[in-house]
Amino acid sequence: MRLSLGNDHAGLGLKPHVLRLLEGLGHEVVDVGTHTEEPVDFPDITQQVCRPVVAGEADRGILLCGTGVGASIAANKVPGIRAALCHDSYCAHQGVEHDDVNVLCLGAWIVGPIIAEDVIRSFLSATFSTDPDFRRRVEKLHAMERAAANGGAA
Ligand SMILES: O=C(CO)[C@H](O)[C@H](O)[C@H](O)COP(=O)(O)O
Repeated sequence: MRLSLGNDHAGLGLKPHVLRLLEGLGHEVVDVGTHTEEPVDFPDITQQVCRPVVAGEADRGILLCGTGVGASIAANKVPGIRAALCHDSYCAHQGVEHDDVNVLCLGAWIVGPIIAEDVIRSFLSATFSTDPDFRRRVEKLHAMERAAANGGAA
């Protein structure tokens, strides 16, 4: 899978573990940074992670910040992104299966490398269900985005 990976300063410590896992699993990873402890704003990193996902240059994205909260808020403002903050493997795979989540957010202050690995493995091994109920609901999310872009409600 082609993956876009990014973190703010608060997520930096978890990244080596995540990178090792992803590369060990054979994924193609583009690490957009940040690469130092110099504070950066999570909305900026989020946009860099999401851009290739929306453009079809990456299949999915992974974002690491302190809690995962800010990154998930920011990512869900990018049209075409369905981001989820998951700190358990059930939500990570169910989010993809039911809701076609394409960006996973993790909080490096909240979970350590072992839980992060478990969550990431679940996220990456899941695929969007063909069940028409789930497809219809995600299509409604797309409709909400289109309506917002046109300045109206869904
Ligand atoms: O957790 C976060 C947002 O939900 C992010 O990691 C923020 O960058 C976090 O707020 C960082 O805080 P800091 O005091 O700038 O390290």
